[in-house]
Amino acid sequence: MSIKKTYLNIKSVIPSNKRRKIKHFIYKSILFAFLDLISISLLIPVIILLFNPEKIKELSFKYFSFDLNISTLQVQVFLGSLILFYLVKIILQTKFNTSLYVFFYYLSTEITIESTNNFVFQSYTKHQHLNKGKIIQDINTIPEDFSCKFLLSFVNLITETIVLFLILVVLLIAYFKLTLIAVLVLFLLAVLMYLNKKKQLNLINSIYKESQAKSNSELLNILNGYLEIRNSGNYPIFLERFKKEKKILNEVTGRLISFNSNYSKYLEFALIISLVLFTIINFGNKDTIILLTIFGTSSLRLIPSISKILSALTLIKTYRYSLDILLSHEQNNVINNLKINYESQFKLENISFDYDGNSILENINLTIDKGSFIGIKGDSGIGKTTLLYIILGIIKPKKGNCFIDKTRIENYDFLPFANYVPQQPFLFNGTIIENIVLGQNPNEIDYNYIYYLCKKLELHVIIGKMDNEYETEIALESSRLSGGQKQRLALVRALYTRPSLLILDEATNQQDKHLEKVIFDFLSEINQKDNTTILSVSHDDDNDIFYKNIYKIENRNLTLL
Ligand SMILES: Nc1ncnc2c1ncn2[C@@H]1O[C@H](COP(=O)(O)OP(=O)(O)OP(=O)(O)O)[C@@H](O)[C@H]1O
Repeated sequence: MSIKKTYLNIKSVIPSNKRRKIKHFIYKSILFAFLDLISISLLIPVIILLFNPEKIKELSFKYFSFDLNISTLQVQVFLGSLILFYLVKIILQTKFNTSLYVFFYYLSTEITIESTNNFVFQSYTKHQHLNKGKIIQDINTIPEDFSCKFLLSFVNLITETIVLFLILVVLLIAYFKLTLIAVLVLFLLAVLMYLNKKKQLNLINSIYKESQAKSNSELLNILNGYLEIRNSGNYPIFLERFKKEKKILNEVTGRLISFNSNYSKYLEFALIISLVLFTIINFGNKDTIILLTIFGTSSLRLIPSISKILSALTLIKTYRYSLDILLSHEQNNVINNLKINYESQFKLENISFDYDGNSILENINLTIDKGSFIGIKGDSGIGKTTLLYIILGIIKPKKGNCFIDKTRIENYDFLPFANYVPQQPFLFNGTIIENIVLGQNPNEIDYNYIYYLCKKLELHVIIGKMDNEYETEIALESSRLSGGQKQRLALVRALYTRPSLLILDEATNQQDKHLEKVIFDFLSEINQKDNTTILSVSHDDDNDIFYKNIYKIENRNLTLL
């Protein structure tokens, strides 16, 4: 891929409001590089002064044509200023460094948020096909790898190359032949090092691309399938699979870290070679002390610079995959919030739907009048949930139209006046109250209504017996609540929003007969008292007496019974 294309690709995945800041960091890094150069050049007279004070006089006369008479006081003032200069430089540089790293980690948070949005707002059918391990990698790992490793390495590469270039230009002007030899030795060694590692870096890049998602998936299998795996006695097999992926990942990470620390060893070697060559070429020259001082102090900055360039190249090559993955993400930023109320009728007209050509529903017509209580029945796998998802806007019909109070609606992502209880409701990590109010501002929580709903659904006493009552933490996949209790809590959650349209997908299938009747009595009550429209899906006949209309899905059609 060309440099221009790579630049444009990188630009496209950085949020536009952050691009300018990155340029500022590059400019500031270059500025600090100049400060480094000045600080190095200030060291040269100090070292010469240390070894041969007479030399300073000689040089000032030779190059600036004046007789320098250095007093002890002058030396002390100069050394004091030098320390002060270094102190200021170090304070500024450390502050800058901190802001640089904080910024790139902050940028990774921004990209993580963008990736989360893309994931949440993508089409439901695509979402169903995604591998959770890969999603965790894409959201949690990729943005950090991209921002803090790949992109930051680019910034380091640019600034360090400029530093290197500046030092070399100065050295070439002063000592052309010697610098040229040093450059050739260093360059040759650097290229050899890089070529030697190139193949391995490509391998690490591809392992990172695949293995992180795989190890996440294996871990999720263990966590989510904990009961099944333990009871089957097959835990060692799953653990071995997880270990295998984790081992591959950790091994290559170890290699990668060793590359970077090994570079300094190679550079040490290059330095020795250069020193030997200098001595050979410059043997007997009385200015050797100046020469060594200049090259010695330059290498104080030169060696870290080359080392940083090499490790930047390594990281760019290794974490290149993060750019590729971010580029492959679809942008799904907007959720289509339908701003419409439901006054009298919700209507589906000639709706058809298929999953990848496999027809599920054909020419479905359904009118949901405000205040109705509708039952939808049908065998398992016939398309009941699919129909509910079409009504909710979660999936788009392939054919047909939806109307609310005679207004045609299309491409909506959710119905603001509806709430839905799925077959397997999800409980979040958090307290019982948090699970009911889902992020509502604590000052606005209507506790009385929550207590009322929980009493009606026979949860209040159960919650009252818990350690912290409504503030009790119920962890993810909590076993503190039975399946039926979880379902009733999910019903409270949906009812708490006082929806005009309540959609239930076999929402009582884990209740006993008594509780199922309690729930349906209460649903009938709110249907009549609050005019709440209720649409309930089930495949048994137990609650038929509560429905005002019953429909059945059969042979891809919907018929009124
Ligand atoms: N993402 C998908 N891709 C392909 N086929 C799917 C997808 N989701 C569901 N299906 C298929 O569509 C059919 C209808 O599924 P749906 O979940 O709507 O059935 P259901 O009537 O609600 O079943 P149940 O009563 O068992 O919950 C099923 O045969 C199912 O296998």
